[in-house]
Amino acid sequence: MSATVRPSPDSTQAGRDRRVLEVRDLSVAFRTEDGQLSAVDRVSLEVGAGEVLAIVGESGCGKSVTAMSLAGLLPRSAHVDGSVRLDGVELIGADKRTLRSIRGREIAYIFQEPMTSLNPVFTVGSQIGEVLRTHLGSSRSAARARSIELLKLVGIPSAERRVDDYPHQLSGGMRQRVMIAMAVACDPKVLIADEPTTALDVTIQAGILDVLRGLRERLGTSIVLITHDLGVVADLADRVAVMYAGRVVETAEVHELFAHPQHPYTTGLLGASPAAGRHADTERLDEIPGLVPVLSEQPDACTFADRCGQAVDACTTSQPQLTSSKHGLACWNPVGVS
Ligand SMILES: Nc1ncnc2c1ncn2[C@@H]1O[C@H](COP(=O)(O)OP(=O)(O)OP(=O)(O)O)[C@@H](O)[C@H]1O
Repeated sequence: MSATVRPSPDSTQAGRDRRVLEVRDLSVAFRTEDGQLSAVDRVSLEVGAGEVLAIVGESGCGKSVTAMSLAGLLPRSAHVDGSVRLDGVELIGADKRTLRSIRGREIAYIFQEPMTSLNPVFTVGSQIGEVLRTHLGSSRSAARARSIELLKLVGIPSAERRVDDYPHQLSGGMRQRVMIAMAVACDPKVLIADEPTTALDVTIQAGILDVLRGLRERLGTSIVLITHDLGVVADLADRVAVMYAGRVVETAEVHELFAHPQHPYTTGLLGASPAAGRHADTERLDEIPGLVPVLSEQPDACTFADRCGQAVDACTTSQPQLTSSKHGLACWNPVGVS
C-alpha cells in the first residue's frame, strides 16, 4: 500500500486552500425535441486540494450534468459555456487529446451503477490494468501488481485472488470498490463520485464512504460528491453546494450549512432528511411540495418562488444572484431574516 501514498497528503487546511478545481459561470443547455433545455445556469464552484465538496439537491436539479461537464462526459447535444480549470488548465473547449490525457488520469468519475461501467467479459484485474497501461504505460506485470495494491487500498479482502475474478463474481459493494480502484488507479487530483452509494445496501454504504474518506486522507484526493442523501454529506463533506433548477442557491461549510441554513429550499431539504437531525425520531421523509421546474431559459424570477413559503414580491420579478461570501446565498427573503 505504501506505493500509493503520496508523501504529503493535501487534506490539511493549507492544502484545501490551494484550489485544484475552479468552475466559473458554467452553463449547460441541451437541444431536445421540445426545444432548448437549460440544465445548468452560471454555476461557480471551487474545490481545494484534499477537500470534499458535496453537491446536493432533488432529482433533476442539474447535479449530474454539472459533474459530467467537469469530466468532459456530456453528450454532443449539450452546449457548454463558462470555464472549468483543473490546476489552471482550461477544460471547456480543450482539444480531444488534452481531454483524453486528463480524463481518467487527472480527473476521474465513479458512476452510480458499477455493473454498467465494468465489462462483464474481463477480469477486474485486467480492467484496472488496462487503465494503468493506457495512461501510465505500465508493463503487464507491473499493472497486475499495482491492481492488487489498488484492490487492497479500497478494502477488498484476498485481493491476490480477487484480481482474477469477473465482475459477476463480486457483490454490488465489492464492484463499487473495484470502480473506485479503477478511478484512483492513476492517482487523480479530483475524483467525482456521482451517487456512489445510492444503489447499495445501507450496511455496504458505510464501507464505501470509509473508502472515500481514506482516499482523501491517505492520497489527498479532492472529491466532488454528488448526492441527494444529506446523511452522506454530513459524514463526508467539508463544504456543500445546494443546487436548485440548475443553479447553486446556497453554499457553505458543512457545519455552517446544517446549523444555519438560510435558503428556504435548503431548510426544506434538511427538513426532509432524518440524518440531518431534524427528524431523528422518525423515519418518514418530508417532501417539499411541488416539482423542480424544467426550464427552457432562466426566468426573471426566483425559480423556487412558487414552491416557497417565504416568497415576497421581489421573488417573482427578479432572480437573486449567489453572493460571493463564505456562506453564499441566492435568496431575496432568507430564513430567519424576516
Ligand atoms: N442528455 C440529456 N439531454 C437532455 N436533457 C438532459 C440530458 N441529461 C440531463 N438532462 C436534463 O437536465 C436536467 C438536470 O439533470 P441532472 O441529471 O443533472 O439532474 P440531477 O440533479 O443529477 O438528478 P438525479 O439526482 O435524478 O440524477 C434534467 O431536467 C434532465 O432531464
